Amino acid sequence: MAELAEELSQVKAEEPDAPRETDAPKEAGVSKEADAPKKADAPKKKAKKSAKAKAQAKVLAHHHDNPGIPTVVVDDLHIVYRVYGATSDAERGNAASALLRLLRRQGRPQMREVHAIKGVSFVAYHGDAIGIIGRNGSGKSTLLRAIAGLLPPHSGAVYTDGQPSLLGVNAALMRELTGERNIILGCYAMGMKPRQVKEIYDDIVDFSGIGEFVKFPMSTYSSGMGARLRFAIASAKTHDVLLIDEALATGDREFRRKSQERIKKMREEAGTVFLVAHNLDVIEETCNRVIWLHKGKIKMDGDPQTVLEAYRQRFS
Ligand SMILES: Nc1ncnc2c1ncn2[C@@H]1O[C@H](COP(=O)(O)OP(=O)(O)OP(=O)(O)O)[C@@H](O)[C@H]1O
Repeated sequence: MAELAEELSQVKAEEPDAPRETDAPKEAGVSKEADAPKKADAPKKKAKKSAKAKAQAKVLAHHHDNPGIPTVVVDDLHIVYRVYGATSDAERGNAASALLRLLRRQGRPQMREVHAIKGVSFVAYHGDAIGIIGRNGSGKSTLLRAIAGLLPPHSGAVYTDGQPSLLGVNAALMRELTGERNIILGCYAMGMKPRQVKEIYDDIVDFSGIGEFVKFPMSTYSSGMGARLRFAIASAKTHDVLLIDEALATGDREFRRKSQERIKKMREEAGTVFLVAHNLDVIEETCNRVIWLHKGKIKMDGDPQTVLEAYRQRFS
C-alpha cells in the first residue's frame, strides 16, 4: 500500500497539471459532480491542486478497502481526441459563413478537440469482472482502448499489472484468410507454441460453433460468426487483463452462456475482465462490479444490482 501511494505521488509529481472540469467522481453512489457546473470563481490553481489530491486519495482509499491485488489503476485519466477538418457549431450556418470557412481553411486546417474521458479514477483487482455501461458516446470504448494502451492519456495515467488484451468488434483477424488460418495466427500472436496450438485448436472451433465454415475465408462470415470466433480465440488463453468491447453482443443465448462460463473461469484463474455491453442482462449475469460512465465521467461505481437499478431508473 505504501509502495502504491509512493508510486502514485511520484508519478503525479512529474506530470503536468491536468485540465479539469470537475472534481474526481465519487464511488458507490451517484456522483453529483458529474453534472455539476464549473465553479468559475474558485482560484484556479487551488482548485486544480485539491482536485488532483482528491482523485489520488480516491484511488488509494479504494485500494485500502479492497484487500485484493490491484491489476489496473486508472488515475485521474483524461483522453482528448483531436479531429482535423471538423467544423465547430459556431461555424455552421448560412452560405456566407461557409465561404468564410473555406477561405480560412486555405490557410490552416481546422482542428476540434473532443474531451472523451474527463478525470476517471478507479482500481481493478485480480478476479474482478467489471461491466462498463453508459449511453452512446459516454466514453466506454475510449476507456477500454486507453487501458489497453492504444490511446495516450492527455493527462493522468493508467497502470496495469501484466499485458492487457483488447478483444473488440474489430479485433485484428484477417478477413481474407480462413478461420483455420486465423486461429493458428491468433494463437501464435498470443504467444502459444505450435504444440499448444494443436492441442487447443479443436476446442476453439467447437467453442466458436462455426463448424465447417472454419475452412472458409472470414469475409464469408456473418458478424455474429466473426465475433464468436474472435472471442473463442482470445479466450483460449488466460489473460492478465482482458478487455471485451461488445464482442458478446452478437452471439445467441447459448453462446452467451458459454462465454459467461469462460469469463468466470478466467476470473477464477486470477485474471481481470472488463466488459463493455449495451445489453444490461449480459452485464448483470457476468460481472461482479459495474462502472457507469456519463459524458466521460464516472457517474456510479459499485455492485451490479445497485448500479444497474439506478441506470435503469434513469433511462427507462
Ligand atoms: N477516433 C475518434 N476521433 C474523434 N472523436 C472520437 C473518436 N472516437 C470516439 N470519439 C468521441 O469520443 C466520445 C466517446 O466515444 P466512445 O466511442 O468512447 O463512446 P462509447 O460510450 O463507446 O459509445 P457507443 O456506446 O456508441 O459505442 C464521443 O463523443 C465520440 O464522438
